[in-house]
Formats: sequence, C-alpha cells, structure tokens
Amino acid sequence: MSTPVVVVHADQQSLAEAVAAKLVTRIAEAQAQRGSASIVVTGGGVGTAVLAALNGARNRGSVDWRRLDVWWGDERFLPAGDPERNETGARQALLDHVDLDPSRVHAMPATDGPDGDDAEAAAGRYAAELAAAARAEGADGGAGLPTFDVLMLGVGPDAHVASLFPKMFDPSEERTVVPVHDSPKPPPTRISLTMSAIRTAREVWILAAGESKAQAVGLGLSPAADPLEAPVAGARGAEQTLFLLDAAAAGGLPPGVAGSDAP
Ligand SMILES: O=C1O[C@H](COP(=O)(O)O)[C@@H](O)[C@H](O)[C@H]1O
Repeated sequence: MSTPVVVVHADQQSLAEAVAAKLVTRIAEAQAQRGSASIVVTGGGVGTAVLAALNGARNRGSVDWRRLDVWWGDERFLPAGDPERNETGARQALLDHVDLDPSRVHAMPATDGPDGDDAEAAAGRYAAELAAAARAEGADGGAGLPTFDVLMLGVGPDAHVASLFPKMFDPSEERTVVPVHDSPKPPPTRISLTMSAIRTAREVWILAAGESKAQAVGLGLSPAADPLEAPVAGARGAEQTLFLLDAAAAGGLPPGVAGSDAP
C-alpha cells in the first residue's frame, strides 16, 4: 500500500479546480495507456464541487468521455432522482453535461429499482455489476473488481469515508459491496464499497475542505490511528494515496506530516 502524500490548496474552490484538472490528466493518461479509464466518484460537498469544476475545466477536452467508466464509492439508498442521492448531485454537476456512454455510468441501485428497498439485494446487484466489468476486462484476479484508476473519497467530520462509519464496518469484509443500516448520518440506509474494495484502486484521493474536517484528516494521516475508529486511516491506494486538502482542513496534520502547498 502507498504512503499518503498531502497537497494543500488555499480554499475549497482552488482545491476543486486543481483536483478536476489533475483528474483530466489521469483519465487521459489511462486512456492513452489502456484504451479506457475508470473512476470512482464520491458524494458530499467537495466531491460534487470537483465534478462541477471538471465540467468547467479548460483541459476537459483531453478526456474521451465515451471511453470512461464511472462508478460510485457509496450511495444513499433512496429513490432515483432524490436530491440527497450522490448520483443526483453527480449528474447535475457533470454527468448530464458530457458525452458519456450511458452503459458505462454505473450508478448504485435506488429504492425504486429492481430490488425495491432490499438493500442487501441492491448491494449484491452492484457487486455483480463490478464482477462482470472485471471479467470483461479480462484481468480479474478473483477480486471481482475492475481496475479503478482513481477512486475519490470525501471524509466526514467523524472520519468516515464512503459509507463506512466508525466502528460500524468490518475492515476484513471480503465482499466488494455492502448494505449499510442505521447510518449515523442520514439517510439511515446506504450502500458502500468495502474497505478491501477501496484499497484495490490504483490511486485513492481523499478530498477534504473546511475546519470541520481537520481532526478527521489528522487521524487519517496518523500512523497510530485505528482504521476501525477512523475509517479514513484505512483508505489507501495500491500505487498512490493523496490527501488533497484546503488550508482549513490541513489545520490538524499530525507531527512529522508535512503538506506541500500547491503552486
Ligand atoms: O454522506 C456522505 O458523506 C461523505 C462526506 O460528505 P461531505 O459533504 O461532508 O464532504 C461523502 O464522501 C459520501 O459520499 C456521502 O455519502
């Protein structure tokens, strides 16, 4: 697993614009190398701001949108189109404005989908979709997951990532997708990638802005933190882990961890 690198931007808007530009570069690189690219998007304030910035990015023409797979790290289990769904925010910010192949936009199921409000079945359905993509890629080592070039995660003030909340998940869960019940943050029912699935991504980018995230970010970078109590501390990419922060979220870095200021 990779050791985190911390990059600090002045404020949330500069952070979102810098992450969007970087994402274009990573997608274009993956498409040049493999013919296609795959990203995992996140809900929440910064995650959605990044997608909106991507829509307005000057270099967005470098992406071949038809050869991009879009997956979600987690979803609030609500009806399709509900404003609280992460999918709804992502569509409004970016996905409805670019020429994606609809069959490559892999939204997590909604409560008015084929499984109704059965979150277990919905999680299983998403796991099956991931496994099918892994098989189609022909590079599935048995994990049941396709290549994720970049997996983005927001972080809650309680240090949760995706919908993996402190002391409420199994760090060694072998499934790739799980239902989440009794979430401390509304809505109570969610669907989430597991920690083992997150850790297969080539690059994990943790995005945080604002003072309310400083403590969680500090825990996420502390070698002593227990990932069960601070899930962000367990979120690492196979090749690279980036903590992409604004100055306020970088206010509680642990001793010995330096953030480099973005140019
Ligand atoms: O509920 C969620 O919260 C986190 C963090 O959101 P934020 O607004 O505090 O940045 C988000 O990453 C996750 O996808 C979402 O379901």
